[in-house]
Amino acid sequence: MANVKLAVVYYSSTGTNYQLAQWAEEQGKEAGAEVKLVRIPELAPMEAIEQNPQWKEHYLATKDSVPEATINDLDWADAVIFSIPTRFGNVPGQVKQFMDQAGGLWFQGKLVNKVVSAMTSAQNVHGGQESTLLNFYTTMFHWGAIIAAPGYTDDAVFATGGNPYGTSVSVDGEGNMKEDVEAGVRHQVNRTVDVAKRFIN
Ligand SMILES: Cc1cc2nc3c(=O)[nH]c(=O)nc-3n(C[C@H](O)[C@H](O)[C@H](O)COP(=O)(O)O)c2cc1C
Repeated sequence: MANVKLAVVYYSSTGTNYQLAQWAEEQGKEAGAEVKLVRIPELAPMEAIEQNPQWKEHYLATKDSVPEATINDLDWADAVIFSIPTRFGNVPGQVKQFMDQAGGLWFQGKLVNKVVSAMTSAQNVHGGQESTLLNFYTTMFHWGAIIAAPGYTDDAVFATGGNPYGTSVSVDGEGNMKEDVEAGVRHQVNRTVDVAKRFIN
């Protein structure tokens, strides 16, 4: 039986989604997948990044150490876990720009049956976690992807706040996560890999 190829594709300004993505990478390996962790490229100018010390610190810490995502990663993967922060209830521009590069793959039907699942964060508990995931998943419907949302398939989902669309977390002003969502991330990854196995063999 071939191993599931899992891409963990994230964007993060201040580190939250990087942490979620790192847990996902670790769990993907644990679940027996071949895993790539890749970072959606930053598009903001340095003047903007420098306005926020946490953003600057995180940008400098990851810009050379985490490989940049390309659409080849989407082509390569059987399954993709995305982790993206909310921007006014929607996906960050950096993420939209990345996804919009996938038109060629989409046109060739290469995104059909990708098993996908997404995670998010916001500053407020009701700050747009659910709408961000739903807005993001619209693109997945157009791909013909299989969305392996967590639903309420494990107690870990309740512990994260019960978002059935994907693990979500709120962060305080210092960038600390307010809920303990690690188990929820791990469950979401296990479920995504498990669903993907049914499509590749
Ligand atoms: C332009 C912008 C818009 C944002 N909009 C919201 C929002 O509507 N609601 C909210 O709770 N947080 C909002 N946030 C906070 C981010 O979602 C939060 O900083 C992010 O989830 C942290 O993830 P990261 O550390 O991976 O960057 C916004 C942040 C920015 C920069």
